[in-house]
Amino acid sequence: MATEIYVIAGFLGAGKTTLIQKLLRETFKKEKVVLIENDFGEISIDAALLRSGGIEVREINSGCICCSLSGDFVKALQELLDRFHPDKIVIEPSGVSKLSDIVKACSDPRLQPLAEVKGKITIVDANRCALYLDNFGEFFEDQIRNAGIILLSRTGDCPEEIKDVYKLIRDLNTHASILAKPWDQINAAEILFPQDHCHEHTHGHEHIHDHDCDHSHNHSAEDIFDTVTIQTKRVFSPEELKARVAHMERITGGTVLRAKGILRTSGGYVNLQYLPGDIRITSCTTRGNTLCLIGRNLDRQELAGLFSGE
Ligand SMILES: Nc1nc2c(ncn2[C@@H]2O[C@H](COP(=O)(O)OP(=O)(O)OP(=O)(O)O)[C@@H](O)[C@H]2O)c(=O)[nH]1
Repeated sequence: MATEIYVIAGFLGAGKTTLIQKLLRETFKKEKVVLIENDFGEISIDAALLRSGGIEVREINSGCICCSLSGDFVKALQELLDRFHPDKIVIEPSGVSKLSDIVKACSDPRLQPLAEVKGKITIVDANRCALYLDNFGEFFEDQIRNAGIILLSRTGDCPEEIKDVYKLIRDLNTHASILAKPWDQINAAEILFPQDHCHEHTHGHEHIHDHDCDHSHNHSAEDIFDTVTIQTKRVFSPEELKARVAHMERITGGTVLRAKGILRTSGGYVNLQYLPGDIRITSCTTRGNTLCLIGRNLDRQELAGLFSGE
């Protein structure tokens, strides 16, 4: 039987890793799964966190999956299939990838007898959908247009705006199932196989819209977004770390759109997750000393000074 490929797309911080953890817990727990992580930093924070759950994780950390590997992506997938014979391959592209590129690469005829794209799921942060469409439409629209299933996240933060978000999505994609239920009230199987769109899953790989992968988009992603990876020996108190992250919002050099890291504090290791206006610092068992940031016009030195300096 062909290995099923599930692509979990979504803009920065939408909830891709959170959904993958839910899929692994609830639906794929008895299956042999290989996860392909295409994180934006030099070091994949998501891979480190997911690997600690005992899953086989492959990392691709330099730019967009299909461009960084270009022709080799198919080869890499073939090797994975040969080596692990997985039941499922789950791909988490970086938040600034285009879903059409990933699906196109995965639908290469050479892979067809071995593997097949079964799910194209895009997570849309309901709270930030309009903002991201306005500012980063080139990437975000592609993720919405090419999805078979669209799952809203953070619906609890803006319940009265869900109708508007639904309309924004429908204007771009008339065929996808749109799921707006809170995630704790929905089983992962319902997300992968929504009742009303079984057909979509069977033939999900046929709906590829948009452009060819001509490598120009990879450069444009890198032109538009900066990534900064900071490795620090500093051991902050949790309060001080939070204060520095808050200060990050006020620095003069550019805008941080997403930050995440595993850092050591005086209270133990923590998982730091940041989106504008939303800082979360939780203790974690995975060790690390790295913070990855993505944004616009970032000043590396200023940021490194903030997290490494006194
Ligand atoms: N309130 C709320 N928080 C969420 C939801 N989904 C994810 N989060 C939180 O948002 C942060 C980012 O979630 P991730 O799952 O890492 O998002 P991602 O899409 O993998 O992020 P990238 O690193 O940009 O690829 C984490 O702190 C999550 O706990 C949601 O539905 N509601």
